[in-house]
Amino acid sequence: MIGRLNHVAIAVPDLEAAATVYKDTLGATVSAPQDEPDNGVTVVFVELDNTKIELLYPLGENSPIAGFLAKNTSGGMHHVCYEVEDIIAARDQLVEKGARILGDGEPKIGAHKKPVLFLHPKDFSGTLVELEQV
Ligand SMILES: CC[C@H](C(=O)O)C(=O)SCCNC(=O)CCNC(=O)[C@H](O)C(C)(C)COP(=O)(O)OP(=O)(O)OC[C@H]1O[C@@H](n2cnc3c(N)ncnc32)[C@H](O)[C@@H]1OP(=O)(O)O
Ligand SMILES: [Co+2]
Repeated sequence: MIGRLNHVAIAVPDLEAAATVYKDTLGATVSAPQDEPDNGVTVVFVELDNTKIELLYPLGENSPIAGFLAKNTSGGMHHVCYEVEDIIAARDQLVEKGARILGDGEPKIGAHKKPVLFLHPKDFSGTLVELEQV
């Protein structure tokens, strides 16, 4: 079912500061901030040879990462994203296996303009898992 690691997301309390560390301290290529109002975040992408880092900052009143940052005031690893070929088939298999899909179970369009779903962290060793159809 899951394929490549598409990205690792880090929630940060200061997006500009975090992007500057990746750019100037770690010498990485970072994107400009990208507002994703449908997902309640502003994202900066750190492009690596073999995957991406997604720096996340809350956007709007009901950001899904606000609670996480309130508990983790320095920021922290927020989720991993695996690629799947068919997100509906993957969802249906996961539901059959007893995994919980977050939200209404229907894919949303993520930052890469692809369908994404999120799986409950409690079912995956305390790790929030995102699936992205590629
Ligand atoms: C622009 C799109 C981009 C992309 O890649 O395309 C994105 O990735 S958008 C990323 C932001 N969107 C989401 O994260 C959507 C899915 N997330 C959620 O629905 C929430 O974050 C949720 C439900 C996972 C947690 O919400 P919240 O923190 O408000 O709920 P609780 O405090 O009740 O938490 C419940 C339980 O889960 C634990 N938790 C919360 N967040 C995480 C996490 N990131 N990793 C691991 N565990 C997490 C939390 O500690 C609670 O555990 P408990 O033992 O009950 O205290
Ligand atoms: Co993501």
